[in-house]
Amino acid sequence: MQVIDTIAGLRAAIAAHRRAGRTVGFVPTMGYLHQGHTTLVDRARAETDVVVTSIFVNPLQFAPTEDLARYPRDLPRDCALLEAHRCDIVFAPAVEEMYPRPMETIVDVTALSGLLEGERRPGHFRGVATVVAKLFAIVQPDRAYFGEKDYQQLLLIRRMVADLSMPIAIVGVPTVREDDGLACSSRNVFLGPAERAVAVVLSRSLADAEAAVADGVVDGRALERRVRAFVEAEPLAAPDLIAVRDADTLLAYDAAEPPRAVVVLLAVRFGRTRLLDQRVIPVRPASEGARP
Ligand SMILES: Nc1ncnc2c1ncn2[C@@H]1O[C@H](COP(=O)(O)OP(=O)(O)OP(=O)(O)O)[C@@H](O)[C@H]1O
Ligand SMILES: CC(C)(CO)[C@@H](O)C(=O)[O-]
Ligand code: BAL
Repeated sequence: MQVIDTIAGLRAAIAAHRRAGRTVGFVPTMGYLHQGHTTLVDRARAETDVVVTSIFVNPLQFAPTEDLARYPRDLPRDCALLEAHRCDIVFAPAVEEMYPRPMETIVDVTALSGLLEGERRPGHFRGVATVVAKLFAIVQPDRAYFGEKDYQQLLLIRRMVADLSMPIAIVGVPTVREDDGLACSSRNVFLGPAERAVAVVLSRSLADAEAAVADGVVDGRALERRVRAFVEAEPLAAPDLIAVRDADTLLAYDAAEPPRAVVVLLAVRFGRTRLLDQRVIPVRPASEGARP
């Protein structure tokens, strides 16, 4: 496995593989890797000839008040894990290599950037779209792998690639979870023991929403109220975002004409740690009726 920290070095390494006719799979990350990330790498390993993983904590996507300085980092540990998962190339540039001067060129997926998580983290998705577009220009992968856990991010990247005609297949990978159902996240390391014990409320509230949909509840506001009550029953959980939307557009929908599937999106604070989770729930056509 090669570990490369310059754009020129990475381009040279990938060019050699391209000349040999190999396909390239790309997994962008911010490091401090866990089983969610390695599942993306395994998928890329299975589907492409050369696997490139980037590790870059992108300052552009953090607001000044957010946890950039505190974001966990451990490159040697990440490299050992990636080697074990047969990654071929790790790209771990310094901030100065990626942004040698202030960026004048910004990618903004306008409507999707401003909704939901984008409303709560102003500028966040502009930072994500800009760095991912830059990484795509550097790596030029055939396929790129993203987790469904960051659901709005996944839709935004799909839209960016479609709008800008980037010849890259975007692969969404289901959320990988700990044994109790908590979604794997680099930020889980910040949870104290009591917070860690109760964080399972996220996945349980999603299971409860799924059961409600199966029982015929499709109204987005009713589902939101139900999920909120479930989460708020846990005193250590402070919801920041609870939304039930059309899974394809992220827009609110009319319960009389429900979409093909809804998505429940959660961002919940446990102390200083803000965790995301989500679930896409298919909606049965109204003609099938509710369960007796
Ligand atoms: N539990 C998971 N299952 C599947 N994919 C995941 C999971 N967690 C993160 N990913 C994906 O890994 C990629 C890199 O994510 P990132 O490095 O931000 O990790 P993270 O654990 O989401 O960190 P944090 O949640 O603390 O921001 C993204 O595409 C993300 O959706
Ligand atoms: C896609 C990404 C690597 C861009 O910095 C980041 O937002 C992430 O880790 O999800
Ligand atoms: N996984 C999303 C990256 C962030 O929280 O900035």
